[in-house]
Amino acid sequence: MTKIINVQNVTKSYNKQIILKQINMTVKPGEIYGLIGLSGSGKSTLLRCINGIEKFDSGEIHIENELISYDDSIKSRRIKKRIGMIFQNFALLERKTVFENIALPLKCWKEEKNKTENRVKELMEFVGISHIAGKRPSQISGGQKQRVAIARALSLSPKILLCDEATSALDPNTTKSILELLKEINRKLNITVIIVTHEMEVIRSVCDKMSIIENGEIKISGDTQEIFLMNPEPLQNVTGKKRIQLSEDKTVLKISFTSQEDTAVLSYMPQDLKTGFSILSADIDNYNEKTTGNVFISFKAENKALIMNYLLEKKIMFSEIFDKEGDE
Ligand SMILES: Nc1ncnc2c1ncn2[C@@H]1O[C@H](COP(=O)(O)OP(=O)(O)OP(=O)(O)O)[C@@H](O)[C@H]1O
Repeated sequence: MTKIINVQNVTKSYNKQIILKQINMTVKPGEIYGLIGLSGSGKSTLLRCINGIEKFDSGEIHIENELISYDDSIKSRRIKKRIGMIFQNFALLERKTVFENIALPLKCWKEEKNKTENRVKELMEFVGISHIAGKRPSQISGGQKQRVAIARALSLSPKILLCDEATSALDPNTTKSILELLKEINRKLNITVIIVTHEMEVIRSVCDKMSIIENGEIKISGDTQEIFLMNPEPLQNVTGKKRIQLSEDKTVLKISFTSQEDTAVLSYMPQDLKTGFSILSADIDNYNEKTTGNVFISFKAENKALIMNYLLEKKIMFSEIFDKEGDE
């Protein structure tokens, strides 16, 4: 199976307003896939369509090669069972304990009491919340609440986990720990993860592939690292980083690094060439544990050949640009 989720030409409107326009999106098994877009762009609506809880006007969605539908037939429930979902507001029941919240889906599916108990214990241990089994949601932290929600979403052993702004209500450190947990779920349990967010760093740090959605349309899809390196217009629209003009007697290069060693070349260059340059902006990051990023440098146009030859010789990726990406 090459696609675990296959969204084909999905269009959806609310009250005659088109919310999703001809959406095409495919996710391979085992991927962590990011869907990013500004508020109101249609991310949550698309997730709900994939989850089978929202009807759409036209198009098709296949989960593991099976067409999803909205009836309550056994087949449709079976497909939906393969998908777990977590939300920004955790959606836990206050009158139930942590243990009972996690057990809910198993109860709905009429799982035996013994099996339910074992499964809940196993999940609580996996997500690190065994010590709060008897507490109610109001007695635990935001990060712990999301762990409860994750355990509940995993209770029926889904193949796919949909995360709708799952870290948006959390502080940066808690966000990091929840993202680590999602990675672990992906690797250890072989669950395909879709992350919907408006937070760039979430996508950059964990997603292999991504799509950018703008006003209900997918503007670009592909490898996360490549998209961030290219910084295409749809990404600029989300990040707010726009292009600005530069003076004509200067040459500007966008130097793309794909390893830590690459970055050292820039520091030796002025000494080796006996010529200087200015750094206009630098954006070095750890994408999925790899050091990558772009540095924009500017120098006198007369040194162009010298500097370009040097970078070629050192096998550093670069491109000449005529306007620069930066904060407006
Ligand atoms: N039940 C509904 N009835 C009418 N309009 C809706 C409904 N749900 C969503 N919309 C509209 O659809 C558009 C897309 O909403 P959606 O929640 O999918 O966007 P989003 O990208 O997830 O935004 P956010 O990040 O703010 O949650 C918005 O204009 C929203 O007002």
